[in-house]
Amino acid sequence: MFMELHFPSSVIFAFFLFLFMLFHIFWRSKAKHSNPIRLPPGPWKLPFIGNLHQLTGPLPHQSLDALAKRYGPLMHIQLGELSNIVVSSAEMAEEVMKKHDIIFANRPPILASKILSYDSTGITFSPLGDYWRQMRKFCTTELLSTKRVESFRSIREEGVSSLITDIASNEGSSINLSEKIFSLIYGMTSRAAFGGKSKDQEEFISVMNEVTKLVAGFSIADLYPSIEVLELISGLRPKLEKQHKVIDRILQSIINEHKEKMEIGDGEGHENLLDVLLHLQNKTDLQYPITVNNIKAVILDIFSGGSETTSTTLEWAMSELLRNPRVMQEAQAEVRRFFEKSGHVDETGLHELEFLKLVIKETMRLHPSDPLLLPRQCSERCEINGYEIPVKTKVIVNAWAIGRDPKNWSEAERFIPERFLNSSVDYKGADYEYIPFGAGRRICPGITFAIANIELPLANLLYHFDWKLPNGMKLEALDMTESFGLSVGRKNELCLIPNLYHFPAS
Ligand code: HEM
Repeated sequence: MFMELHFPSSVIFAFFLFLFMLFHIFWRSKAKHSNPIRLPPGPWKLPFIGNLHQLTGPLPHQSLDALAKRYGPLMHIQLGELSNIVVSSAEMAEEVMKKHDIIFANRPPILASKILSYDSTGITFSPLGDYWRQMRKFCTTELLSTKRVESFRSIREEGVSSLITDIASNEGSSINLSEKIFSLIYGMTSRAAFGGKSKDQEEFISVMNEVTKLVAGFSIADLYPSIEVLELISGLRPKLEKQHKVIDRILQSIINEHKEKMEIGDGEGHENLLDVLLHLQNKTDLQYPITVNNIKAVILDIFSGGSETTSTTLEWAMSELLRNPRVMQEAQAEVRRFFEKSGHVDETGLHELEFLKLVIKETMRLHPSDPLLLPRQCSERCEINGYEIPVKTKVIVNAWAIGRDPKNWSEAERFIPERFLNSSVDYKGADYEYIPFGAGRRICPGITFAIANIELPLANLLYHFDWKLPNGMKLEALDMTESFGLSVGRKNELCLIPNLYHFPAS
């Protein structure tokens, strides 16, 4: 989770920075002489800001990759007050996420998660410890298990079917596919989380959209945690608090409604995630009792962790297919053969679509939606490759760079799904050259949920339509520029012309 920097523009702030800079130069030169440690190599650091100036470009994962090519796959950089190591090779990722996993399985504190996630009590940002273990276990066994994901099948089928009807009604004219994909994924996530549709849910989705924009970046306050006043003068704290109030009100209203239904026995059983969580709350043998706020934090994790990541992956898959007509043709041929044989365009037997799976894998190699994974923090001093990693060092794993490393991938920049054919390399955290979902204790618990939400829509988009670029645009002209945010999506939305495919008469 990297960031655009939100700098306040006031004169007071500039003055304040200057004073702090002087203090910092003095403090660092003292610290340097009194305690020399062998940090991994890295670029030269400026006083006060460290290497921030080297990351001000729009795509930090690419800037970090360029630096790592000069300084190596284990690199030290200073961002404001924070000492960071940047991991840019499969070998170093294995050191951090396997050999020393327990030491690096913490998350650094972040203002946004503290305020929005009820003092970081969701799963994503809660510190490594028994509370996180308990909540993570519920997440993997109750909320996001294969069985639970299967139970959401009708939600996916209904969502996809109305998407297809909607697109078909615009046949022949240019549609904003990005927008449609985002609303499909948000809609399906919302129904899985809360059950049927409601006004509250619509409001919740629109606020979550706002929040995503607000937290898409590092805040200056997180980079200088010792200067607490930055939270206020940067404006971030007040903005987050305002959003938090809105989210809390909506979630409370949804929870009240669910509780009322459960009391009168009108619940939908354990069909939606909120009901599952409310039932878990009643368990008597919990090491940590679950509060209503904990439930809200977990629901927020599911939205923030699962929606944009999934929709950007789907959006990139369509973009790459468009640019690679040979691959598009093969994927469409497989999907069409399959659906025509089975006679129904739903999830039955969808796992048999081997080529589609390769397409999704290859998309996530080139476009991991969290290119820098989520930040980790070192919880005790440790040594890697003869270098010392001090306690509290932040760890940035550049999954984007690793997935394009020519040492592991031939023709690394090209979209070639067949590279995964007859290969055991998978995204489940055992192959460190391919880690779009992370690895180790903190690996994404939502893999099954995500893949289900990608496969069915993608298969349907390929089955029902042939796609063209608008205004006679050539395929090579399709802009693939990335935009850094909570997830790395397309800078420009994907607009395409759908043409309905008709079943050949038998
Ligand atoms: C294509 C879709 C997705 C991608 C690429 C993705 C990627 C990731 C990554 C890279 C991490 C950090 C792993 C690490 O630190 O090693 C993560 C964590 C997480 N993801 Fe996902 N994710 C996706 C979908 C989902 C979905 C659908 C959900 C839930 C419905 C979800 C929930 C979470 C949670 C709760 C965590 C935090 C785990 C922890 O800290 O213990 N993700 N995800």
